[in-house]
Order: sequence, then structure tokens, then C-alpha cells
Amino acid sequence: MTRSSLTTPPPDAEAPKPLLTEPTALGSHYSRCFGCGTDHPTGLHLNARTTDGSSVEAEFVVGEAHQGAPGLAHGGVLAAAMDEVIGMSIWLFQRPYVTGRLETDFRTPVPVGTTLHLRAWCTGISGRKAYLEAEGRIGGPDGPVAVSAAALFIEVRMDHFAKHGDVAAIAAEHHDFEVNP
Ligand SMILES: CCCCC/C=C\C/C=C\C/C=C\C/C=C\CCCC(=O)SCCNC(=O)CCNC(=O)[C@H](O)C(C)(C)COP(=O)(O)OP(=O)(O)OC[C@H]1O[C@@H](n2cnc3c(N)ncnc32)[C@H](O)[C@@H]1OP(=O)(O)O
Repeated sequence: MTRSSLTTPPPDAEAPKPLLTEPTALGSHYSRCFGCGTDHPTGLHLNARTTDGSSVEAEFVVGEAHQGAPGLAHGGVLAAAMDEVIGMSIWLFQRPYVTGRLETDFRTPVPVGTTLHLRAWCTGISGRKAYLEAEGRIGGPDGPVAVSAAALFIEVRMDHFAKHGDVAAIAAEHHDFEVNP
């Protein structure tokens, strides 16, 4: 993976402490999310889980709706898969983050019909900044890496989503979320 200094953890970065100790299915954080929403008609439908509390695994089956060149996955869709699985891997620590920067390496073409085996993990946290990496392998979980990514996520307050997003949709799905805490 080629990554810039912006997505490389500084020397003072700390490893996050796992909260989950049992294998756990993570589910969708929002039914209409392009990455994980079960109600999204053409989304990625990632169904992620963790086995160790500090990394996430999921599969993405590249469909007709995800093409760029005929018969091949669109690079932006592959980047979205990286973004989503990385977002899930930092959500493991139950603090809200958003993507600040996402760097993606496209190593091999990914044909429609391919199952991409995704994995993401955190390489360090420093203040509000979380440093993360992800990869997508083809042919199996240990197959060749087709796409890889490094990211900088920034911790936000929960009201970030209410302030900038759809409060009614949040209220409908996140009953434990206080719009005006
Ligand atoms: C309750 C309903 C909500 C439910 C969701 C809740 C939680 C999440 C739940 C589940 C998650 C599960 C799955 C994951 C889901 C999705 C994955 C995809 C995630 C996304 O797809 S999310 C959408 C795309 N994302 C954005 O929509 C961000 C837009 N943006 C901003 O909202 C601001 O830009 C923000 C907040 C990032 C920063 O703004 P800010 O004002 O708070 O802070 P500031 O600018 O001071 O930055 C602080 C320090 O970060 C450095 N920094 C910032 N950006 C940088 C960059 N790009 N490169 C290098 N360094 C950067 C600064 O240089 C400074 O560094 P220093 O402290 O050293 O000076």
C-alpha cells in the first residue's frame, strides 16, 4: 500500500482498545446507506462482522450497477467499499468518526460478478485522528489484493449528523440518539 504522511500514524499514536471480545455481526448503521443499507436498491450491501474487536471483514459482490468500463467495477465504487469497511472498523470503538481523507490503490481490474473479500483495521489513534487501512482480495480471503486503501478519519460529535444531515431519518432509525443533547 502506498500511503502519504497524512494517513500514516504519528509516533505518539496509540492502538485502540477492543470493546468487543466475541465474534459479532455488525449489521447496518442506516437502512439507506449506499455501503451497508439493506433498503438501498443498488448499494454495496456490505454485511460486516468482527472476530477480534479490532478489525472488520465483509464481502462485496460486484454487480451490474457497479460498472465503470463494460464488465468492470467502477473505481469510485471500489473506493466506496473501502470507505464503508473502514468506517465500520472505527465504529467498533463506539465513537463517531467521518472520513477526512481516503487514499486508494487499484491494483487489478475487478470484473462484474467478483466477490471482493474486504478487511479493515485501525493502525493508530492520535487525538481526534484515526488512521486506518483496508484491502479487498479476489478469489478468497487470502487471494491477491485487487484494491487497498489508507485513510484518515476525524472524530466528530454525534450532533455533526443532526446538524448537517436528515434529523427525521436519524430519529426514525436511531432511537438512542439525542438531537439536542
Ligand atoms: C445518529 C445518526 C448518525 C449515525 C452515524 C453515527 C456514527 C457512525 C455509525 C456507524 C458507522 C458505521 C459505518 C461507517 C459508515 C460510513 C463510512 C463512510 C464514512 C463517510 O464517508 S463520512 C462522509 C464523508 N466525510 C465527510 O463528510 C466529512 C466532511 N468534513 C468535515 O465534516 C470536516 O472537515 C471534519 C469534521 C472532517 C473536520 O472538521 P473540523 O472543523 O471538525 O476539524 P478540523 O478542520 O480542525 O480538523 C481536525 C484535524 O484534522 C485534520 N484534517 C481534517 N481533514 C483533513 C484532511 N482531509 N486531510 C488531512 N488532515 C485533515 C486537520 O488538519 C486538523 O488537524 P490538526 O488538529 O493537527 O490541526
